[in-house]
Amino acid sequence: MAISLLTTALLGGLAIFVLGLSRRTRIPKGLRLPPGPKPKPIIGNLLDLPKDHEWLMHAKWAKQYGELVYVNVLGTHMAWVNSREMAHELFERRSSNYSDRTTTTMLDDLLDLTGWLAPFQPYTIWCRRHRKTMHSSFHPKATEAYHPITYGIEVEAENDLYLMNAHKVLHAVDEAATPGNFLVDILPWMKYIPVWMPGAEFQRKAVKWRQYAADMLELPFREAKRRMGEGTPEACFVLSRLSEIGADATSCLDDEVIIKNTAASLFAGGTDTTVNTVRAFILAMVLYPDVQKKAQREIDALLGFQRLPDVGDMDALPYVMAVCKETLRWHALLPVGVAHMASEDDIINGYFIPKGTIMFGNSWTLLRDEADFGPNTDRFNPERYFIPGVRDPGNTGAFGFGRRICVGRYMAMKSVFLAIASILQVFEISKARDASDKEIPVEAEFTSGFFSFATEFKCILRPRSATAEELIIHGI
Ligand code: HEM
Repeated sequence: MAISLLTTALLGGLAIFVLGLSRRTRIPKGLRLPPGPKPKPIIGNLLDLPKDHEWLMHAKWAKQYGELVYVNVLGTHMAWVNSREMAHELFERRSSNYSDRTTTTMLDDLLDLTGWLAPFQPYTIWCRRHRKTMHSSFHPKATEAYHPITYGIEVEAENDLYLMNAHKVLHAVDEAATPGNFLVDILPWMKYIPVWMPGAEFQRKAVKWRQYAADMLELPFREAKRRMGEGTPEACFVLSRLSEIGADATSCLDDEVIIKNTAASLFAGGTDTTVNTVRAFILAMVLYPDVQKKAQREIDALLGFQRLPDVGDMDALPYVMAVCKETLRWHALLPVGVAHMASEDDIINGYFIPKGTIMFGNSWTLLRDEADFGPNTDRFNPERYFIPGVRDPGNTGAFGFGRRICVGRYMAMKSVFLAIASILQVFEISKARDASDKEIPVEAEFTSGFFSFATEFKCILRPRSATAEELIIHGI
């Protein structure tokens, strides 16, 4: 009975939805939509969307159709921006029109994330106030003076409650933000289906995930404030921002809410991104042992095993910096970034971009462009950064684009450098061996979805010497 109710509801909704689709987008005379795979009636390009390894299909489309590719999925306009020049034109020069975000029923109505989680906020004054607050602690000068930490709470070596919870939220976001994962995003009325209804698994997931998100937003902030109240806070983002509004007679009531939201956004934005960048680096070192040796020679010459590297060593370790850049470039952690959205109709090179088009900056493809990064961009090759004119991946899509570019990028580069340089200094990374002492082969494989990180692989991290071992024990 209950299932048939759900089925009837689904079919009814689908019929209304299909009727809605039959209203076609009005394209102004003399213009056309950008090129792309041929759509089918009603469903459009639904079946053309890749199910996995999306970046390969997006790169193929870029080759076939050019710098702007358009698809229509069940009435939703989507476009992929495939060249640096086009990305600059749309996301930078026309940023007033391309800084908004699209949302899904899952992210917005069911998980309640888009009001506070910065990467998903629509581009309103509320969002700009959040970006301003984050920028004040994460711009290059601020990260020079101190290394901003969010809550000033020491992370537990194992099973850290806050980190584990943030990880769960990011996992939920990964699933919820991947287009096509939930039918409720296509048929929004399904959000009214009750949680207990058989078949309403998405509702049960949403209840669980909303709780994780609420815990991530509230718990560490409450703890940081408690420490402030007790007079034992560590210098951190929350402390400095709260002290600032405390001393400012013109501060508004919702300033504290913005600090809470931005702290959680920074925490969410900074955890899995940095960890998975380091994971890709370890994979690269297993596959490219010569790069590892060369980087270690550079660190040995500067530091030996005297002390662990710090950010002051970045300029003196150009090859290690090149390894960091190459890690960002080799496989973009967010292959099409976080989608932007066109706020109004627009025209570019005779193509019509309808209001509401979801705009993907195709970072993965941009970061493989041989015109910008030299030959053999499939290879992990830090030497390319010593060729004059080769670009910095950080300014070419690895951290996104325009007014929504990653707020934590300067801090991220420092954290990635510290992790990579320290690991290289003290560990030898190599392939693992099986019972008969044969090397276990490793492939460069990456997960599909919103975040794309190295899939599980086996390797060995061995201290490079007894002194290295000492440094590891006393360095952490
Ligand atoms: C290697 C590590 C990182 C990578 C690859 C990365 C990448 C990105 C990308 C691609 C975006 C979307 C930009 C766009 O919409 O065009 C983004 C947004 C964002 N990142 Fe990062 N990120 C990293 C580290 C961090 C860190 C360490 C923080 C915080 C300390 C952070 C905080 C944020 C925030 C708050 C946003 C949302 C900005 C907005 O929507 O206005 N990220 N990041």
